[in-house]
Amino acid sequence: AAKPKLWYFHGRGRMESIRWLLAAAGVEFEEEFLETREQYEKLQKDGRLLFGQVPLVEIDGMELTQTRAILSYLAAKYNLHGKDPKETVRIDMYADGTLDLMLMVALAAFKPLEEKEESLALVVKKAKTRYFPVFEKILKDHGEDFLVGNKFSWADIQLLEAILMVEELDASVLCDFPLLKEFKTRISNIPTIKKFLQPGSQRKPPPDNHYVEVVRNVLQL
Ligand SMILES: CCCCC[C@H]1O[C@@H](O)C[C@@H]1SC[C@H](NC(=O)CC[C@H](N)C(=O)O)C(=O)NCC(=O)O
Repeated sequence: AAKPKLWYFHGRGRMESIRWLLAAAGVEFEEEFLETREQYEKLQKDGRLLFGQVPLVEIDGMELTQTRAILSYLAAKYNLHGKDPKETVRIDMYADGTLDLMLMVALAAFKPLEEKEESLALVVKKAKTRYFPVFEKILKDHGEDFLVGNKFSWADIQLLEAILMVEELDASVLCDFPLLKEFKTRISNIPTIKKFLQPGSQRKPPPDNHYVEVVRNVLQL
């Protein structure tokens, strides 16, 4: 079967969680990087962007947009969603929480410098006071290796991605969360994830000024 093809900028943004899920599932994928306004306008003209937006993922003969919809489809397809609706809704809740946190980081890149620093400090504060305490408690109460049903799921992948992203902002952020520290080590050592964390993988670096300029230019923000 043809490999999934991802259409997005050469950066994290909203596509990074999709890259993580595919990589964790051991699925090879291709990428088309948007560098020019013309590329974006062609995708629009060709009717490939449902609401005129990227991420776009070509998979199974479909052209998928809307990040959450794509992630849900991939989680179900690669057996990384729950075994029943009650497990699936927990996975969705946990994943949505990490997506909210990570989107704050993605959007901060587009703010003026002083606002950006303030936004990123708020991300660390929210991680420490709102998000990480919740996941620490889940791991404590659940008493298992994974967040849901003691089976590796999409929620575990999202949480690891979010932990690493916040640690890039504050390396000591897990100092009060011993179970999250163990979780990070455990999930990082899953072979497919371990490979994705090695240099040379399709994992993207934190947003830099070049990325922001390209996105602004392509989207005419
Ligand atoms: C000021 C913030 C700019 C953010 C720009 C992009 O970088 C990412 O971090 C977020 C976005 S991604 C690019 C943006 N896509 C979305 O907003 C998708 C939203 C959708 N709900 C999803 O989840 O996929 C885009 O195509 N916009 C064109 C435009 O709506 O006309």
